[in-house]
Order: sequence, then C-alpha cells, then structure tokens
Amino acid sequence: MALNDGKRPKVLLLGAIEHAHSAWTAVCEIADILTPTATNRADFVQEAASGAFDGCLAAYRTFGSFEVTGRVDSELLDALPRSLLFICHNGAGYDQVDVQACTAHDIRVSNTPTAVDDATADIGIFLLLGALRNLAVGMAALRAGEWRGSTLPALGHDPQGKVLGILGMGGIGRNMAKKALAFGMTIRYYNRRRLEPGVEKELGAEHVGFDELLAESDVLSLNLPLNQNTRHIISRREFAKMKKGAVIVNTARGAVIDEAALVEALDSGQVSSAGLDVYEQEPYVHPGLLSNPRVLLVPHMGTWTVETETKMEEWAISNVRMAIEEGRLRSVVPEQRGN
Ligand SMILES: O=C(O)C(=O)CO
Repeated sequence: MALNDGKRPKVLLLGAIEHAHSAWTAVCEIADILTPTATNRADFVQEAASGAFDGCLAAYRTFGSFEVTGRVDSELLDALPRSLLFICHNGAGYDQVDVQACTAHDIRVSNTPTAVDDATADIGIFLLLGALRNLAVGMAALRAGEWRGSTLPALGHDPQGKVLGILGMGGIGRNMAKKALAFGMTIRYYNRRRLEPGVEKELGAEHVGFDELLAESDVLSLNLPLNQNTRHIISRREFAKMKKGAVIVNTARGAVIDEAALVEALDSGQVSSAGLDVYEQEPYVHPGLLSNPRVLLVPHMGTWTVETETKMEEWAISNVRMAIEEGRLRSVVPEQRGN
C-alpha cells in the first residue's frame, strides 16, 4: 500500500501518552504528530472539518479522549480527513468506537487485547473476595470511626467450593478462571464460542448454557465486551433466574448490566452483594449503588497500574508504528478480521 507518497506521515494524537515515552518518541522520529486544540465535541468536529488534521494516516486515541471527541461515529468520521486509515485505541474495550461506521469509512481499528488481562482479572478477584466477605461494610464503618459499626457486618462467605460463573471467556475471563481455581472455586462459563477441550481442561472450566450459568453460579463475573448484543444482557429476567443471594462482579462495562435492575435485586436480597469497577454512565454512579453498603465500588481502576498502563500504551503505539511502516495493524478488532 502506498501510504504517504514519500512524505512524512502524520499521526493524530487524541489523548496523552503518560508512560510509554520512549516508544512514542520513536514514532515522533518517523511521523509528524498533530493534536487538536478543541476541548469539546462540537469544536473538535469543526476543527476536523476545517482541515486541521488533513493528511493524517493514523489516530492514536485514549479512553479519556472521549471527553473531547465523544463517540467515534459516522458524524465524527465524516469530519475527519479521508487520509485517515487507522484508529489505534488504547484499551481492550472499544465500545467508544463505532466499528461498523469505521468499516464503512474504510478505517481499520485496533485495541490492546492481552495487555489488560492480568490487571483486570486481579481487580476482578479483589472484588469477588471483597463482595463475598462484605468488606465494604466494615471498611465504611472503620472510616466513620465506628470500628466494625454499631451492628456487626454480616459474616461473609469463603470462595472455596463456590461456583464462579464467568460470562465471556476471552483473555480476562480465562485469566480470572485460572486465579479463581487457586481459591478452590468451581468454574463454569458461557461464551458464544466454546473453548478448545484442552484449554477447558487446563482451566478446569465447564461450558454451560446461559440460563444454566445464571441458575448455578454463586458468583457471576461479567467479562464480555459491550456491544449491541450484550447491552443489559443481565437485567430483571436474568436476576430472577439466579440463585437467591448470588454475588455479582463486573469489571467489563457498566452497561452489560441493567443498573436499575441490579439495585432492585440488591434491595430485594436476590443479589446479596456486588463488586463493581464499571458503571453504566461513568462517572455517574446510580445512587442505589452508592447508598448500599453491600456494594464494593471501585472507580474504573481495572488496569490502573504502572506496569499495565505502560503495556497498553506500548501496545497501542505498536499499532500506530505498524500502520505507518507496513500499512496494517498488529491487533485489528475481531469485527474487522479477514476484511
Ligand atoms: O481496557 C479497557 O477497556 C479498560 O476499560 C481499561 O480499564
């Protein structure tokens, strides 16, 4: 593919490079970097439409750049230059990008799979243990100067011997299975595509139907991407099918759960506790979750470690580099594979 007709390529930087400075410096040596001056979507669309980013071949974007550009959708892509062929997203979940619209605009999209697996599964295990053990109750009482509180927190439960149901068995789900196995949990999972028998055996994971997963799990962990098929995949009907007193863990995206239905299920005792890292409308958190001491809440910190954030940036930058040097992406998103 003739990428730049011998001219220095241009890269649009949406968001900041915080950690992988040497990898980014290497990109700056082979490309000119353009950054928007806009601070909101309307201004960004205008800036793009005015030709400020003309000639850009690739864009590097962060989760936080959503605050400036909003969703990467048809309207945004129409304003961006036709030269833009690659969008390199820093993150495993790419629900902020309308991949169908990108495909229609002949733009390839990449994400950062595997780089996030350990850190996200680690926080998943933290939330699982914390929710099982009612840690949020004791932690809140202690900070309020009441030691364990005026009424003792209810006794928690051990993970040993409990069934962990994993909904979505990609890299994070598999990583979580491996870790939960060490806590003596029985692993069941539901995934559209069943794992190879050897992988199932290694993880000690049994594939079951969706309804079976709901009915048999003591803890249900959400580890699937957010898209039009998975939005509110767990709602009233699904909570009603679960074991009374089940525990919910969500490190995926808030909107895979109907948050209002989760609040109801917690209030009725159908769900005994929850450990959440993600919310339907971040940074807004449903007041019914904030006020419920049986919910352990973390503000989307699943990958919030120096090592993992660095790995993610390096991965996303390697996609930019490959786009410039080879006219292709290292980790194109599944929807565009084979296109
Ligand atoms: O990689 C992602 O999708 C994240 O949500 C990072 O926390």
